[in-house]
Amino acid sequence: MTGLVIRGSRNIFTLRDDGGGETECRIKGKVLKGVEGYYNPLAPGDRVEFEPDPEHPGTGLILSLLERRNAFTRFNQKGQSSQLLAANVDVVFCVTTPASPPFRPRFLDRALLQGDIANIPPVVVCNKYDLSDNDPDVEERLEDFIRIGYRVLRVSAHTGEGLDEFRDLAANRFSVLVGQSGVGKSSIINALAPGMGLKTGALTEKYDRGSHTTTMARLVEIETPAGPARITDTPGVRRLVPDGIGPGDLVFYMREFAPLAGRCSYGLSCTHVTEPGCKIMEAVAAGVIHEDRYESFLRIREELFLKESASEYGKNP
Ligand SMILES: Nc1nc2c(ncn2[C@@H]2O[C@H](COP(=O)(O)OP(=O)(O)OP(=O)(O)O)[C@@H](O)[C@H]2O)c(=O)[nH]1
Ligand SMILES: [Zn+2]
Repeated sequence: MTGLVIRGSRNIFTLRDDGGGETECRIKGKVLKGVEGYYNPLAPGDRVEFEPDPEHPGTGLILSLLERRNAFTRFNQKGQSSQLLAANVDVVFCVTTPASPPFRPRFLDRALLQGDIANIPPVVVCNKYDLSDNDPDVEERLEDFIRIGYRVLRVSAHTGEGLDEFRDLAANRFSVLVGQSGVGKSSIINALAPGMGLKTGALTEKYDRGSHTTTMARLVEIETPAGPARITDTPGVRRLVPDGIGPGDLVFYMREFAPLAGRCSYGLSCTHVTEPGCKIMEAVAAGVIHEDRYESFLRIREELFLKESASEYGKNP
């Protein structure tokens, strides 16, 4: 039998089969081939093969992972490994707010980057837009995200503004919502669901903040006029440490930086901080790269350097 992972911790997963039934499963033999090294072996969106567990009637055993097209991950610092948030994703909704909690463009920089690293189109969702008051600082950054090639949705789970556009993007796709705690990820799903024959009860029960909360993403299916939207809601993350690239790769994954990579006088060895003839610094001065994005770039690169040296230290203690 095959099933779709709709939620899971590090070792117990809920699968939905083609008939719509749900089965709680463990991994047969404890280790799943092909996913070694991840903090958690499976995430919502994964498809697996499973069989009934003869020892625990009503539950199942996962035998293998069907090919995973892509994965939205983050670097789990505690586990020093890649943590899967969702698999087989078509679009990443990077959720932020103009206020309450405060606008966090640096979080967006990181979430957008991770989408681009995983080759999953990321979209900015500015929720609670009813609270925006056309804040010029927020508008300036939202417009800059548009300028460098991202789609930006201004929505409100409370007033319904922008939700049609969101629904259209989510229909017939697998998507994932990422954002800091309290930006309204669950509220967006709840706002889309009423009257559509959807179970949303599970969404109002808040995630357990205890031990395994970080892996408790869950996939919900919402009927829309255009077709079903399969959306994975993830628990709020405080920080996103980019996963899957080293410090030297960063310049290739930030959209407006990438065309300048290698074009500085010092080529790829340029640190873009002090060197004459640095195309990145010239672009910042010319307003082609926003100062805040440059600041994000420097911080993320520093973090990636630290991560790299930590992992080298780990290999040769
Ligand atoms: N004014 C306003 N408040 C909103 C909106 N969307 C959500 N909220 C409120 O923001 C608070 C947090 O919303 P949640 O949906 O729980 O946020 P979340 O991102 O799922 O939070 P975590 O589950 O902790 O990651 C709730 O009190 C919501 O009522 C909105 O569009 N406008
Ligand atoms: Zn440079």
